[in-house]
Amino acid sequence: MTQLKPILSHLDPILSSSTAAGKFKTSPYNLHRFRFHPRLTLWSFLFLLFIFIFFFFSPPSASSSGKRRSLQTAAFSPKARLSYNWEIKTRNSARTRSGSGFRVLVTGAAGFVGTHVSISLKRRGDGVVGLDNFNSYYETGLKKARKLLLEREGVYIVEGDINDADLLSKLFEIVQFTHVMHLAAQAGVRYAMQNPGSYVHSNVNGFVTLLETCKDANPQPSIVWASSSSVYGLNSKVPFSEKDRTDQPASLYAATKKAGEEIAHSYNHIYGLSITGLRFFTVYGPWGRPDMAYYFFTKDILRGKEIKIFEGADHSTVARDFTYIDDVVKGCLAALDTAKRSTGSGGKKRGAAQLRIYNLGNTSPVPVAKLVSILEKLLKVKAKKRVLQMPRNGDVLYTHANISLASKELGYKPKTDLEAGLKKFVKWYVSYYGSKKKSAI
Ligand SMILES: O=C(O)[C@H]1O[C@H](OP(=O)(O)OP(=O)(O)OC[C@H]2O[C@@H](n3ccc(=O)[nH]c3=O)[C@H](O)[C@@H]2O)[C@H](O)[C@@H](O)[C@H]1O
Repeated sequence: MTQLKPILSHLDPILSSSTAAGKFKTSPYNLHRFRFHPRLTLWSFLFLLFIFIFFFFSPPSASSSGKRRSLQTAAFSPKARLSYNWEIKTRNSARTRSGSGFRVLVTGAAGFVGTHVSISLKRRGDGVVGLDNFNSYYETGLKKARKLLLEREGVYIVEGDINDADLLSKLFEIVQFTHVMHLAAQAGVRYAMQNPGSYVHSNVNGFVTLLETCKDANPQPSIVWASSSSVYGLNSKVPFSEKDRTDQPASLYAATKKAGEEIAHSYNHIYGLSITGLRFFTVYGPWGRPDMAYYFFTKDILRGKEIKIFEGADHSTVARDFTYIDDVVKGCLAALDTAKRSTGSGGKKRGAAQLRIYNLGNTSPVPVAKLVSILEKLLKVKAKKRVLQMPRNGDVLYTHANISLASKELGYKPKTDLEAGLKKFVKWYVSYYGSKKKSAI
């Protein structure tokens, strides 16, 4: 239905003129005039026929090509909700401030990390085009609010899915992207038990569809994408190093991210795509994800609702290497800046290409119980806590990043401790929900 919007808006003047014609016909005065002027009726008919033939059979002129192509793309891209002049907006959004700037396609741009990365890229002068399907995994209102934020910064988001191969190739036709920052994914560890198909759809199928487009592009872009700390799974050697084993995923989410890393390897090997995977460690901060513990704990503490705090066997601590969004964004930009060019073009490899993986963590794990006590202090509300043994839901007990590789090669240096980061989050949360009386999730 929504894809018809551009078509209907295109036809609006015609629809309104036919309404006028309707009025004209029903007027006794005009009926009278028609009856007594058959030649006028004939000429009117021929005139309308001429207009019809002119519009439907003439080649697109320079000024109308944007509109005509929009109609075509709307037809070949049934999953995309494309606005009337989306191609023009896409082109403008991809414009760089200087000749040396990147043109970056950010998938998942209305997501948490996607929003922050897009804004940072745009502010430093790069061209940024967002792509997001605005799915309802969590409140779409938050995604729309992020979209507004991005629009104010000059970043346009195309509303479509990474599984839509036609839309992707159309985007590469409109803009010669130098880089792809691939952040669109089905996130969340525990939700994988409820909706396993969505993980395969986005994290495996969607990734392959995107890589297919990238390998066919000429020039091929360099790709940076979001893997996850969850690939370390049941690995018990800490801190987690990129050299450690990642063949024991504890959740389907982790398994699909690990699959992504292997898929990246094969596209790099066969087609010469330059690919960098970033293993994010429990990223948090303003404009974050409502499905994450720090976010819904805040909501529940404020509402006086009980929160569940997981612990391991024999009351062992469950802890995370919580990483603040601004630090992760710096890591993402550094990965883009140091990415070498892909070597292939049009689906053919011309030489070996770069393939990298980095941990982006904070290197200081914090127990979940401590996270809760920080929130209590910041919110000035005592939480209703229930401590229970971690259910078998895909969660792991502990994460801790070794970041020496990222620090050496990307200059990555996280600066924000959990208390400072949560302070910024809580400030944002209260201003976002407090003033607007919205509810999370
Ligand atoms: O680094 C990653 O790769 C992943 O990070 C994030 O996963 P997690 O580290 O599991 O974060 P999150 O759900 O906030 O749970 C935090 C802690 O709270 C505990 N937890 C959770 C829920 C609850 O009710 N009680 C509880 O104690 C829970 O046991 C855990 O110890 C992303 O969601 C994921 O998409 C992925 O990016």
